[in-house]
Amino acid sequence: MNAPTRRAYPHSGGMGAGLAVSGATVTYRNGHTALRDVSFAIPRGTITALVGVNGSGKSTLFKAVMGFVPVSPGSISVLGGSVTQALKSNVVAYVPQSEDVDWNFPVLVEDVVMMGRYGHMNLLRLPRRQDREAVDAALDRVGMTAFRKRQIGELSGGQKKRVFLARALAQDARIILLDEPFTGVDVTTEEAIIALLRGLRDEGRVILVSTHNLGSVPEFCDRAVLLNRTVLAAGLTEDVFTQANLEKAFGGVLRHFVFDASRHAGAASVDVISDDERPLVIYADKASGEAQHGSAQAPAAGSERHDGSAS
Ligand SMILES: Nc1ncnc2c1ncn2[C@@H]1O[C@H](COP(=O)(O)OP(=O)(O)OP(=O)(O)O)[C@@H](O)[C@H]1O
Repeated sequence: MNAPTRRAYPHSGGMGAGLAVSGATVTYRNGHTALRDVSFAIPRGTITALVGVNGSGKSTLFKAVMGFVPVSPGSISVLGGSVTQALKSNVVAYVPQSEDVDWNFPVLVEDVVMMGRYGHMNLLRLPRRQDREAVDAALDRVGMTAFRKRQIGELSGGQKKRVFLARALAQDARIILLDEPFTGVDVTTEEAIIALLRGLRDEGRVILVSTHNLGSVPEFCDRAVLLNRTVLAAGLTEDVFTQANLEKAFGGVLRHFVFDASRHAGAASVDVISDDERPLVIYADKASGEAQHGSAQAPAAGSERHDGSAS
């Protein structure tokens, strides 16, 4: 695959400088403060989950990172530089929620992906050879080459997500924000997207994913940020994804079941915590007593006797 050429980002900071949000407050024009005093930092080469109830401010945070809404007071640093510099250098890409896209808009798959190149083109937006190569490479990487001449609205939900991911790849973004990438996609597509994200992470990019699929988070996210207008917890997934933190983030919305796993080799008890269709499973290791995370595919879920305790 030919890597697309890009301008060097002038404010690359140290190797670890990814995304740093410091005391960020966002107030909309109608006076509603959607985020207050939000602080967290994520290094390059990581996948981070952004988790919180509906209305907790996840999309607002994405908008702030993209420079679409102002932060005041507080600041956001992207690869060691400002949001404005990041905007100019095209280093941030956004993969939208499906509901936010007008699928009736008549545009071909390859045109959507070419939009990722706009920031690299001059005002006339005439694609050059490197732009076409970047689009080809991006479509190839997400396995959508065969669909390039299709109208975007004709694709399945999972295919549409892959096209928008290809747009981010064509842009060669260093920071990729994904809004609910797994909603309405089947498990096979979800796994394909996760494999792709892992590859992008290993290239040193910063991946920030908002998701309600709690069970998937420990599977593929190195870090997590729990949000409810402000940061409730942030850090390594295993430190953040504790029952206490998740209950703080979701309150009564979260369904929590405790299974008696005494017949399950190696596990002392199994907690299933669910916000969505893909529950999080926490099972304690019998020998060490340490909590282990898994998804709904973990062996214990559903196969053990439910002791009836739910919180
Ligand atoms: N343009 C806007 N003007 C005023 N308030 C807004 C605007 N956009 C969002 N809000 C409000 O800000 C809060 C946070 O919304 P946001 O969309 O960031 O939440 P979210 O966590 O992404 O939610 P969801 O999980 O439902 O996508 C909500 O109370 C919402 O009503």
